[in-house]
Order: sequence, then C-alpha cells, then structure tokens
Amino acid sequence: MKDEFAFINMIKPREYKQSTLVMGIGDDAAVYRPSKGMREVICLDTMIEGIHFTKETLSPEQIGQKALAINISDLAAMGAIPRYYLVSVAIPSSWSDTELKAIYQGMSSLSDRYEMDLIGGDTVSAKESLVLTVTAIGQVEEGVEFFRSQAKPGDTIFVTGTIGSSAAGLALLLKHGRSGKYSDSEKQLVILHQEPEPQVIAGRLFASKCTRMALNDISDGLASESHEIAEASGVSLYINEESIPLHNALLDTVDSVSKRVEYALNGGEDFQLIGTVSSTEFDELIKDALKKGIVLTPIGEVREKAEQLVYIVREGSEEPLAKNGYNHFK
Ligand SMILES: Nc1ncnc2c1ncn2[C@@H]1O[C@H](COP(=O)(O)OP(=O)(O)O)[C@@H](O)[C@H]1O
Ligand SMILES: Cc1ncc(C[n+]2csc(CCOP(=O)(O)OP(=O)(O)O)c2C)c(N)n1
Ligand SMILES: [Mg+2]
Ligand SMILES: [Mg+2]
Ligand SMILES: [Mg+2]
Repeated sequence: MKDEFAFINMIKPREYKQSTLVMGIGDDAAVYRPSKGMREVICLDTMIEGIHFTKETLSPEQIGQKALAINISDLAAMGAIPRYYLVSVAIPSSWSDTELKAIYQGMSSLSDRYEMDLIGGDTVSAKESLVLTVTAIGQVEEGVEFFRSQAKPGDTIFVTGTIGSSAAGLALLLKHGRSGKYSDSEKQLVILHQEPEPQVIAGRLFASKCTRMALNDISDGLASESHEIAEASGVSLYINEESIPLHNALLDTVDSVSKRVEYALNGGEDFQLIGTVSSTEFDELIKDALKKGIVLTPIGEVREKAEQLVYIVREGSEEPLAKNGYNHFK
C-alpha cells in the first residue's frame, strides 16, 4: 500500500444506486434521507485474519464477499431491506494492492446484487493480521419487530435451508486448503463455508406476512442461537435432532451421524435463519416460502420455561442442550 488516499480513490464507487443518498464517500460523513414509514436498522460485524479466515480458507474476493454477507445476514434476521454499508480495513504489509482490490471486488459483487451502496469507511495500517469491519444499514417497515424476545409457548421453531455445511466445509479447508482436491460433495461444503448467501428474501417474506416472530441468524451454531432466543423470551426451546435439515453433500461426505449433528448444533457460520412463529402462521409460511424457492423446516417447539433453556429431543427422550458453539473467548 503506497498511499492511503490513492487507495480510497481506487475503491470509491463511481456511481450510487440508492436514491435517498445525499453524500457518499468523500466528506466527513455520509448523509442519506430516511424513508417515510420505515425504521433504520444498523449492525456491524468484524472479520479477522486467523480467527474468521486465513489465506488458505478464503480467497481475497471471498473475504470481502463474506464480510458483507455476514452483515446482510444480521439485517435479514431483522426482516430488513439492505441499503448501505461502510467498511473499515486495517492492512498489514503482508497484503498486496491486488489482494485488497479483490477484497473490495468481492464486496461490490455482492452489494450489486442487493443494490447496496458503499458510503464510507476507514483505512488504517496494521502490524500483523488483516481486520475487516463492515457496518450495514437497512430499513424495515414500522411495526416489524423480529426480536429474539418474541418467542411464545406453542410456537413452531423452524430454520431456513440446511445447517452444518459451513462447519464441515471449514474442516475440509483447514485440512487441505483452498487448492486441495475435493469431490463434488466436498466442494459444495467448501463453497457453503466460503460464500454464504444471506437470507434476505426469507426475511422480507416474513416481514410481509408475520406480525410476531423471534428471528436470529445462525453465526455461532444452532445451539447458541436457540439459547439466545430462549433466554431473551423467557421460554424453553425443544429441538428434534432428527428434524434438523442437513445438506445432501454433508450426508455424502460425513459418515458419522454424531459428527453431522455436532456440525449443525455447534459449528456455526451457516448464516441461515432460525425463527419461532405461531404454528398456524407457520403452516401458511412454509407454502409461501416454497413459492419463492425457500425451504423452511420445522425443527421443534417452544414451551413454557423449564429448568433448562434448550432441550434436544432424541428418539423421544429430552436432554438439556449445552450452549456450545463458537465463542470468541472460550
Ligand atoms: N463491543 C461491543 N460494543 C457494543 N455493543 C456490542 C459489542 N459487541 C457486541 N455488541 C452488541 O451485542 C449484541 C450481540 O452481538 P453478537 O452476538 O455479535 O450479534 P450477532 O451474532 O447477531 O452478530 C448486538 O446487539 C451487538 O451490536
Ligand atoms: C480460520 C478459521 N477458523 C475458525 C473459523 C470458525 N469461526 C470463526 S468465527 C465463527 C463464528 C462467527 O463469528 P462471530 O464473530 O462470532 O460472528 P457474530 O456471531 O458476531 O455474527 C466461527 C464458527 C473460521 N471461520 N475460520
Ligand atoms: Mg456480531
Ligand atoms: Mg452477526
Ligand atoms: Mg458470534
């Protein structure tokens, strides 16, 4: 990196997509007009070299794409429409201009698909690891409140898509690296780790159909996210182990049933959504989702608060499920 300002000039968008933008990159701060009847939704997640990725697990494009995707995923879990994002990058000398450009290309290819604009950020040097922080801004209609605290006894617990693939893909990448030789199924798992698709269409469908829903995106694993819902709502969640949807590629690749379940419950980074909603609404929702190509799977039910927050139901017997999963300081 020769010059901070030349870098900013290089990554600066040539044009913006959002009509509410007043000032993008190039002033002290960005300015946009809020939209009537909508609430602003804002979140931030960081990815650090060595913790969230290495040069062996993700390509530079994938690092950028994933850093934005995990933030869009948090917006999706609030039912929001993605609009804007800001990027902070701390760059060590071990990263070339070409790699950095590719990181931004990864972000912009994803943001193009969601019509999001890059409207600001920060560029600093770092000693050892690359640190990439994305702030994402979205909007949701007044009244849509998909908070973790909204689960009620009798609700159906569901997930979008399949769970556990990302962790299985990561295990492969940590062993063989990005240029390892993979079977077709293994390759699918690797891609699911590297290029998660945030569930915006599902979030927006829920926002259009549901009045009350507890919703969370799965970054730390099903066990951890279900604990967050149970805790915030003051209820207990009962999850049927056999109902957890697994990708065919996971079934093909991992023989051990307990390993598959371990990936799904504690692996994390699937960036699918876990929700709870009244069972009558769920019956309608599952059909509406399918019309949009989204598969919702019921995986259990919410009950009155019991001794433990989350139970796993295996062959009819209920056992407490530990809040194991990704935890930065454990
Ligand atoms: N260092 C921090 N300072 C302020 N708020 C934080 C910090 N870290 C996390 N949070 C907030 O704590 C909540 C939970 O964070 P986190 O578990 O990272 O959420 P998620 O899994 O959805 O990304 C969020 O509201 C987040 O904004
Ligand atoms: C090299 C490498 N090692 C381990 C992991 C696994 N991993 C890192 S962070 C994480 C959980 C999600 O990250 P976090 O910062 O907790 O996101 P948040 O919950 O805030 O959305 C997982 C499963 C990885 N992706 N890459
Ligand atoms: Mg976070
Ligand atoms: Mg997150
Ligand atoms: Mg986390």
